[in-house]
Amino acid sequence: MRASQVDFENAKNQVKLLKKDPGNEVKLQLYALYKQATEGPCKMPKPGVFDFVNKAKWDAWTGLGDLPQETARQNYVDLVSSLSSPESPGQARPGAESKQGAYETLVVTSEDGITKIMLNRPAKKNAITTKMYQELMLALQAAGKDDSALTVLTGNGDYYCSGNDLTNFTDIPPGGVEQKAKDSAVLLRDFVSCFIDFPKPLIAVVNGPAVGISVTLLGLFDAVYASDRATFHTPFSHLGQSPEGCSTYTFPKIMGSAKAAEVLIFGKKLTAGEACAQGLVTQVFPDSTFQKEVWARLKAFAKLPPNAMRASKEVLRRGEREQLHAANAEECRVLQGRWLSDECANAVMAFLSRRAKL
Ligand SMILES: CCCCCCCCCCC/C=C/C(=O)SCCNC(=O)CCNC(=O)[C@H](O)C(C)(C)COP(=O)(O)OP(=O)(O)OC[C@H]1O[C@@H](n2cnc3c(N)ncnc32)[C@H](O)[C@@H]1OP(=O)(O)O
Repeated sequence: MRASQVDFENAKNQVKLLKKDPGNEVKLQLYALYKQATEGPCKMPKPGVFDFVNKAKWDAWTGLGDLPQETARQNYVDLVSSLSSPESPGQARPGAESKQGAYETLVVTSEDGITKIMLNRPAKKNAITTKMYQELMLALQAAGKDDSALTVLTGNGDYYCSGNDLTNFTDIPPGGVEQKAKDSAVLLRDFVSCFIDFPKPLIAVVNGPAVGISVTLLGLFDAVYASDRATFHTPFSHLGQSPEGCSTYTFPKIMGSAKAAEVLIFGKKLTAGEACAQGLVTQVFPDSTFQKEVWARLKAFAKLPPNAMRASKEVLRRGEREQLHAANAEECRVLQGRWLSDECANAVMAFLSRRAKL
């Protein structure tokens, strides 16, 4: 999964040959990844507010933060590969199969027996929109059935994921906020169920900070590899909300009830080292060698007999699946009420009006 300079040059040429215009958002991501790969983090002065085009480019590039140049090069190659249409198979990087170029919020690629699902809203720290929840469910369903031995979830840019996109709260349907809360609880329950029922080894490659639901879900993964730049933050009480992702079941089991309470009730942010010591993370790697070391390891895992790995996962998880579904249902029921509370409305408004951050 490591792109060479040749892959990068090929991808650069492929972009010029794309038959379909990928749209402005994708073009900005291509621009940002290209600049990051070739020049490193953005050091340009911020353009003026009326310089719309350069401001959009600057936002996209700075949104990648300190993403290592090698990772930016890989993400650029993956993104171009995902854009290559089936009518032009010659454009795809040899060996890398783009599963679904149609995703708006994800880049999904399969190579070396590994399907990689990459959250792809780096300028928004990979916050999960309603569209992204839906696309993730589709991508997981497809990955569960494809030929790959392993499935990996990771993030593009300097964040793994900043959790639920808080603008999800602003899109209120004609049925009002109660209807929105009800629909969101159904969406969330279905979303988390995809992780509970995922049939093959699922690995999180946590490339940077993780917030909210992207942290709680980690208890449902089979391995969690983290950069030493990653942090793990679940500020549910700060947001007037309550935990999800089956964390009310998995976290006490993983780290004990006292540590789980500190994280899930009081929102204690864990460093990668602390998360590893508490059992939420499998292993931490220095950021400078993170991608290289993790992908080498995953490639080796992917050569193991896939049916044996699936069978082992099934035996490990079968006994608790019922409890996990029950925890998921109860968490969604409680959250539905929380979303209608003043505490939640005030916290979301404070973020959206730029008065508060975590
Ligand atoms: C009525 C019911 C509706 C319910 C719908 C819910 C559906 C399912 C819910 C599932 C439950 C999940 C819960 C959670 O995940 S809780 C955690 C939510 N996440 C947060 O609270 C994080 C908020 N973000 C931040 O605090 C900061 O952005 C952060 C610390 C992550 C990064 O700070 P930094 O200074 O480095 O970067 P910026 O803030 O400038 O971020 C860059 C741009 O990205 C936007 N952004 C980042 N995170 C989010 C987010 N979670 N939601 C929306 N937007 C986000 C940020 O606003 C910047 O955008 P602009 O460049 O446009 O300003």
